[in-house]
Amino acid sequence: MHPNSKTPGTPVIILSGFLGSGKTTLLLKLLEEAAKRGLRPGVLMNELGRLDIDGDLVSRASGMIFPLEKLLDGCICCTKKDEIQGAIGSLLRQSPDLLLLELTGVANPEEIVEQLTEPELVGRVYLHRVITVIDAEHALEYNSIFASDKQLVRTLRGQIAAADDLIVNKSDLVSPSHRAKVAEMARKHNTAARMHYAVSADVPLDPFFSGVQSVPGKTSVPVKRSPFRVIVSGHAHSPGALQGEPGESPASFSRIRTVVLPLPEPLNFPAGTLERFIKQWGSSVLRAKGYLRFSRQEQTYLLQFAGKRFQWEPVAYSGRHYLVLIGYGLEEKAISKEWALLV
Ligand SMILES: Nc1nc2c(ncn2[C@@H]2O[C@H](COP(=O)(O)OP(=O)(O)OP(=O)(O)O)[C@@H](O)[C@H]2O)c(=O)[nH]1
Repeated sequence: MHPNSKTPGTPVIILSGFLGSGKTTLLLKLLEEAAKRGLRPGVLMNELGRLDIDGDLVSRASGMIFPLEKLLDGCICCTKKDEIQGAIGSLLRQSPDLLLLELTGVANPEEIVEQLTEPELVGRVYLHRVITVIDAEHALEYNSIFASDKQLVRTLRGQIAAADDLIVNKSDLVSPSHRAKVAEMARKHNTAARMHYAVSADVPLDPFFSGVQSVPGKTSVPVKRSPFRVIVSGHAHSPGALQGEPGESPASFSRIRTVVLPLPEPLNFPAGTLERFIKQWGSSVLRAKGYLRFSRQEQTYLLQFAGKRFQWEPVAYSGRHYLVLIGYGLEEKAISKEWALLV
């Protein structure tokens, strides 16, 4: 995985890991560290669904200028090649010192690595690092929940196997013995990666920047947020592609689905009702994110539901309000119907 130091091109760091494991949390830390080092990264984010929550988060939280491309509604490995190459090409035209690619939670990094070696990109970029973030609280449970879904199991394993660095994140939520079991599971699939234990993806960042240098002749310390470009992929996984048999061509999605729920503004029920609504679908909902406002409140909240935990954060956000559920075998129709009754 490591480049030869003489390899030309822009270094690429891939951030991988299952839904809600802490990839965006790590991305924000890498952006801060890059700024401290006077480096200007280009960022490509890929999200499931047509809504761009993590992108908003990153632009807002980092408050920096950097080239940012977002590919929505799909998984980067399955998004049309020309879109990926177009997005990376557009980032490269802005002469970044490095590229940070955050994959969706259900992407297999190997597939994007293949894209980097396509004729359009080979020689212009090189793979510097694959970092996989593991949710220490749920990784073992996911392995058993998804045991019958070979593609998803392959994806989870692929994420671990492809990593140069494995971050066992959310260590605050598990006992040391549980954490050790997670590390043991990860080691079975990857004996070579550096293993880090972390809370909020807080790991020493020095090694990730080793050998990454500023492109000469460019002054670029980021200060304020930049305009960015969002690409919504026209590609969707067909049901057939989701049910492929082992050995079939790449399909990292498996039965993972997204449901976008329309939000009246503001919501006329309390946060607890919304939490109960999400919980009623049990373990089929793996992740939920949204920007919401409740009646009689001016404040907009960012809702994050990951690993069965809710986190509400008041945010200064004036964009569209929305809620996305991401899950495994989601009953999309039933959810939409119940939601319509509630709102
Ligand atoms: N308790 C705890 N929460 C964490 C930790 N790291 C991240 N989180 C929270 O977990 C949630 C998901 O974190 P993200 O960084 O958005 O995860 P992600 O992998 O980018 O999520 P997706 O893009 O949906 O796949 C957020 O609410 C984070 O604040 C951690 O170490 N401990």
